[in-house]
Amino acid sequence: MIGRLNHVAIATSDLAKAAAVYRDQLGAEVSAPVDLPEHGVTVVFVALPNTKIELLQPLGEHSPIAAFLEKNPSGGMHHLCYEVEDVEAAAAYLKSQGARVLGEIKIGAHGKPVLFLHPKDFGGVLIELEQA
Ligand SMILES: CC[C@@H](C(=O)O)C(=O)SCCNC(=O)CCNC(=O)[C@H](O)C(C)(C)COP(=O)(O)OP(=O)(O)OC[C@H]1O[C@@H](n2cnc3c(N)ncnc32)[C@H](O)[C@@H]1OP(=O)(O)O
Ligand SMILES: [Co+2]
Repeated sequence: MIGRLNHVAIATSDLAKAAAVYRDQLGAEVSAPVDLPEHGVTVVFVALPNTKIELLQPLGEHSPIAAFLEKNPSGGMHHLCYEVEDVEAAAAYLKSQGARVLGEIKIGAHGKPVLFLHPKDFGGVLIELEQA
């Protein structure tokens, strides 16, 4: 069901510093920050030849990454995003298999439907599925 690795997301409490590391030390192409209030994050994209890195900083009082950063104050890898042909069909199938789909399907950072799967059902890794 899953296809390409769309992005690897890294949570940070200092987005400017994380973006500078990727731009100035690692020599990557780094976007300007974008606020996504419906996701509770501000995001910077790092373009790599074969995938993207998504740098995430909490936005607002109820950010879904706030608790993660409390437990990991230095930041760290937050989720992997795989592409699927049909997010709704993927959600229905995974629910039928007993996996926990978190919340509702939303429009993600790339303007396409996304959903999240509970890390405890996937080897301790939070998974995002994005419609290809
Ligand atoms: C930029 C837009 C969009 C895109 O298009 O790319 C995004 O990527 S938005 C990214 C942010 N949005 C989300 O993460 C939405 C889905 N996430 C959630 O619903 C929650 O973060 C969560 C996964 C349910 C975790 O909730 P939280 O409040 O942090 O903690 P819990 O206590 O409920 O956690 C339970 C359990 O899971 C462990 N955990 C939490 N986050 C992660 C993680 N990222 N990776 C691995 N494990 C994680 C947490 O430590 C708890 O474990 P125990 O301590 O063992 O109980
Ligand atoms: Co993401």
